Amino acid sequence: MTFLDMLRQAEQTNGSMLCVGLDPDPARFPASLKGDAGRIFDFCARIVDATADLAMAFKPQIAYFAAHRAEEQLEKLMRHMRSAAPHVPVILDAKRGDIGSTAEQYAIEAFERYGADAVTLSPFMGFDSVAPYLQYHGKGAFLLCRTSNPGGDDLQNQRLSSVPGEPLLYEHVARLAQGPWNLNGQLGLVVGATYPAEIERVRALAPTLPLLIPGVGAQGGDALATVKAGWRPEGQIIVNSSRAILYASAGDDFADAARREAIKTRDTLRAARAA
Ligand SMILES: O=C(O)c1cc(=O)[nH]c(=O)n1[C@@H]1O[C@H](COP(=O)(O)O)[C@@H](O)[C@H]1O
Repeated sequence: MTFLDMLRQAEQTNGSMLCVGLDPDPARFPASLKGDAGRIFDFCARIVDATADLAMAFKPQIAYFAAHRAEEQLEKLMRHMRSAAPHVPVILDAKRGDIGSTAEQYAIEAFERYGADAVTLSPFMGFDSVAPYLQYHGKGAFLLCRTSNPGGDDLQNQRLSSVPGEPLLYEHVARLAQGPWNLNGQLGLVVGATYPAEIERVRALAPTLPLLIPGVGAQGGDALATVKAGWRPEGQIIVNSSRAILYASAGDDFADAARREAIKTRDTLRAARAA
């Protein structure tokens, strides 16, 4: 089954557009685990188990594992997600982007070492930095397009006077991803929930691509505006929330609290689609 098939199936099975982001920070763990990087797997597995029937995708952020020498725990977590939530695709948030030969190694890391279904990439180095990931037919690759952070303006909102029609850089990325770069239909785009007007613009330029949309929850993005701007019957959205779910409670009830927060976010997204 391809990544896109998995996304569709998870959306239907769980009735959800919510991506549960796994950004484990031991300093924010509940008292019984606090500060212990050896418990990253335990913490994340509890979150996965509590939200497996609520998520359209899981998105582990690789830096939160690598920073704590916890790559083996990430491997174990990937296996756990496969067995506890086999119907939920996993997007490895790695934001890679490098020359082709190095990108080949990163692609091996994402798809063979970790067994991810999709990966996040920076398109900044051009098509040959993306191409190695497309060799893995059926896997997904989300290109950063209009990111959720304020500094995204610095480059992404610059006008490209050399390109006919003079698009902004993020608009150009959206066109490339919907068109010439999408050789095997594997590409999606990352657009921040903090910029609904830009989500709408990206959706107009890329009507059928899946959009990974982080920024609801801790970053304050507007879930209703996000769904209105991005969701279309032929264009899926995967709306990520990480810290608001992971740290919904600082106590030992953290998994129950994460479940309650995930239900709340899932339902808000659902209601926005129906509105
Ligand atoms: O690619 C991403 O996932 C991403 C892109 C973006 O524009 N903004 C953004 O916040 N992210 C990631 O999405 C997650 C957001 O986390 P919360 O703000 O805690 O919900 C983090 O893992 C970020 O690295």
